[in-house]
Amino acid sequence: MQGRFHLYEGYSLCKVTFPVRIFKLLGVETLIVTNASGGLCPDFKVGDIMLIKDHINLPGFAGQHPLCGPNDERFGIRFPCMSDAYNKDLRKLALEISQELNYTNFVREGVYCMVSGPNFETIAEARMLQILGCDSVGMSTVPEVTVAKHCGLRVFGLSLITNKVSLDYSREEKVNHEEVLEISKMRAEHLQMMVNTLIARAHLLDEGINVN
Ligand SMILES: O=P(O)(O)O[C@H]1O[C@H](CO)[C@@H](O)[C@H]1O
Ligand code: HPA
Repeated sequence: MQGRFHLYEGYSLCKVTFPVRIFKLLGVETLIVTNASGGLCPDFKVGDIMLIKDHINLPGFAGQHPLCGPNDERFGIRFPCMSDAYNKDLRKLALEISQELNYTNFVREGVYCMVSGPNFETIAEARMLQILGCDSVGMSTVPEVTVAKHCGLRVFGLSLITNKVSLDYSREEKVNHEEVLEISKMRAEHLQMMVNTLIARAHLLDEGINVN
């Protein structure tokens, strides 16, 4: 996909995730998601690439969930398991690839949290998310991943840390979308290289071939 639909743009989560079901019907087996997010983990730097290990579906907690409503059994079961949302083998492979590409000083792993946006977080909200165990925060991705898991797709995700989230009332810097776009451009080639290499190698996992 070139870009995506967001909840904050006014689309329902059913519409936001519709492309994922189209992928499923087209025979797609693996969904690779990328996004931009704000870093909450104190160890993260702007420009880091975070392999998404897990997520927190904050809108889902409040009933904004793409699978609410009658379950469409053609795609998946009523109560899908999400404890293995981000495929372990693909994450391991991505870590190996980041070592080979010499990217280790800016590749991390962490938990992504979705908020609805469109405003960036208040300091109290950011502190709460950090206490909840979130390493980064953004306004997308989780609905698509949830629907992908529901219909049995394998998922891999990368989140680019485009800014540090303000956690301190004395911090002068203000988060803004221009910074998000600028950092995304700066890291675009690295991200492309990681995704291209992963795609080239991922089929070896399916064939049970040792990729080392
Ligand atoms: O669409 P993604 O990559 O998640 O981008 C993130 O960056 C935008 C805010 O700057 C929001 O859309 C947020 O979700
Ligand atoms: N907060 C929420 N969404 C974001 C951020 C952020 O700091 N940066 C990029 N997307």
